Amino acid sequence: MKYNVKIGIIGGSGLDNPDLFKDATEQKVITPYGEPSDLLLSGKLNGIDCVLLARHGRNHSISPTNVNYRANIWALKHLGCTHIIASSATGSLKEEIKPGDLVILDSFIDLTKKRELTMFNKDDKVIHIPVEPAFCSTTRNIIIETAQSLGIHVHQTGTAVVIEGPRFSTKAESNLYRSWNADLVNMTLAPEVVLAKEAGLLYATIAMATDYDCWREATEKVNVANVVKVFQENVKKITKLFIEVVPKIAEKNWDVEIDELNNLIQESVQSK
Ligand SMILES: CSC[C@H]1O[C@H](OP(=O)(O)O)[C@H](O)[C@@H]1O
Ligand SMILES: Nc1ncnc2[nH]cnc12
Repeated sequence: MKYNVKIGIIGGSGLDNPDLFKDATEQKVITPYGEPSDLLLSGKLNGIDCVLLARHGRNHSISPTNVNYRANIWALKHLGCTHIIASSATGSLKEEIKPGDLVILDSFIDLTKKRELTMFNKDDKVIHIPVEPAFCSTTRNIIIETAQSLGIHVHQTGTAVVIEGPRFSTKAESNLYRSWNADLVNMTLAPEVVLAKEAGLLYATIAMATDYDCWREATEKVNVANVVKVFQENVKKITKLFIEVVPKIAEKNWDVEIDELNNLIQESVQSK
């Protein structure tokens, strides 16, 4: 049985312009926060309504700091999305998370410095949203089960440190994140995951480790070329996972999860 879901797909580095839909329609969406990163592409993926948005624009012209995360999330909500599944290229902070591996993130540490952190500072509402669990556990479980059924190895949990960028980290920084027992480092997860929650969207990220950042002596240090190369070598795997996860999500009735999220948002508003 198919329920009324629409899935927003935010394509990160390496998945900026994937040819996922057969008959796609492009739409420009203007939001109260300005313009999203690009036109939004609506179409069916494996029979399910989806909307695709390139996080950095389809030509990868927007830096992590300048991504209009609020406009992106607002636009996906406006087009009727119930879920977002995002991709992210990330640096591995652990030996056992190898370049090319996929990680279904379950937490993050936000070290960003220059970003709009809430959807709610446009009017007179103040909202303090509890973010834990940061990602939708049910969506994450479906992604994990789907990966297992396809024989795709995924790490079932992972904490990502989110840095401001656009520069990569120093060895001292990388080792500091390792000492925190973090698994991955990227530049875009925050505030995207939090804004999705504020917008009432069920959000999960499939992260791909593309490099060992710069802490591992025996390995080439991270640079754009090796990130792109490793992502392209593994792009079929992550694309396959997206294609197969989408109908699995549509098999479930999400009324309970959506109601819970909407209640959480209502309860989190301080000023009325
Ligand atoms: C191209 S290397 C750095 C860049 O890659 C990741 O992007 P995304 O999360 O959108 O896949 C990382 O966060 C940086 O923005
Ligand atoms: N090492 C790294 N640091 C930050 N963002 C990344 N994206 C891919 N690899 C990364």
